Amino acid sequence: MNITLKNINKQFGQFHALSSIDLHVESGELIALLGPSGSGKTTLLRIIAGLEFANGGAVYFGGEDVAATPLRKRQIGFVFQHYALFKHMTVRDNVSFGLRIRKGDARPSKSDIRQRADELLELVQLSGLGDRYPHQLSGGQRQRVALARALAIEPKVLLLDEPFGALDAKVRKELRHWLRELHQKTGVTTLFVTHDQEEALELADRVVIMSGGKIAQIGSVDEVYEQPASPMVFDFLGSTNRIPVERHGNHLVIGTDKIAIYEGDHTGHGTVYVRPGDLRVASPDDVGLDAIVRNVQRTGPIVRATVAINSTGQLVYVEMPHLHHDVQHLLPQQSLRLRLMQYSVYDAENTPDGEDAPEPVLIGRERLRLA
Ligand SMILES: Nc1ncnc2c1ncn2[C@@H]1O[C@H](COP(=O)(O)OP(=O)(O)OP(=O)(O)O)[C@@H](O)[C@H]1O
Repeated sequence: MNITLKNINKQFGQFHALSSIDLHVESGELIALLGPSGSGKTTLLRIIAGLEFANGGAVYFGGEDVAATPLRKRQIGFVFQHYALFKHMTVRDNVSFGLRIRKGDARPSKSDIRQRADELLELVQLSGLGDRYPHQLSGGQRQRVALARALAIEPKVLLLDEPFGALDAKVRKELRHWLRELHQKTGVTTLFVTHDQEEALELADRVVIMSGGKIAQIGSVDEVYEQPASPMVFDFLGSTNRIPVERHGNHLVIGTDKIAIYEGDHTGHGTVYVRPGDLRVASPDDVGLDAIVRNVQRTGPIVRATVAINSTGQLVYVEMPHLHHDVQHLLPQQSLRLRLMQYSVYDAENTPDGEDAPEPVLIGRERLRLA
């Protein structure tokens, strides 16, 4: 079932929790709503579910306005971060709850209900645990039961609000892979809320990045990562170096040093946004950023270094795979020139942090081909 949101607005008193939200989710898509705390993710999910009403706009399921459709008729499966299972019911009874409370002809027979619950337990890889009680399961297993329970009613839409938020990092990672596979098997249109960018990028077909009650960007994982629509999105998707520069013709300059050549001929202040992993050691005749290595950290497969720009002293973070041939240059006190392999340039020297401050304008974006 596809979902369309048109111009959704939501106010709590004077506070605009959501402003002009437009979104179309294709049938069978897995969408992540990603954004900082308070950006409106949960409110949007609750409006789609029918647990909350918008002050304006419309929600369509399969092209039909659902304003008048009560919650129980929307056929939605939910899983929340702390969606407690019924403690006094076995796992199997928890899973089949939604079927057992159906009335009259809509309720399957007892044996069908049991069979369906056991099939779902198999699907979430918990076969054989149907007779246990929730307190006899791990946190990860409980969330899988919650998912099985949500799927029992054969939902047309699955809404997950930080489903793995309360679990430790390793279990989260395992459940992520598992959820992706589960989605491939069931094909249910799914929206999940997370503030964990890695989770969103790893799981979703498309990512909706929210900020201050608005959609900052919608795109495939590659699009939002490679072409962030704004500095906010840039910052939100991983750490970023912001380096103040001057723009002279098609050169980016710090003091008298040319650090990069880009397509454009603007003049003025600017800020280069470059991710730590998009810096490489340049050869002496390349244009680049002259710096000295301050410290180096090896953390498994990644080598992280902090370097100081020669002309300004600004600290810049660099990351490389540990087997990369450039890693040999990352030694404390080593002078080097760094090549900006991929970066964006914005017009303002400093990014204003105030909510109503204008967003800096993108001037250019470069991606150098690896030799
Ligand atoms: N019932 C309510 N009454 C008043 N304000 C509310 C209510 N529900 C949410 N808000 C406010 O609306 C904003 C958006 O909240 P929401 O829970 O949607 O954010 P979120 O992006 O899901 O955040 P988090 O990641 O922290 O869960 C917040 O500033 C919140 O304080």
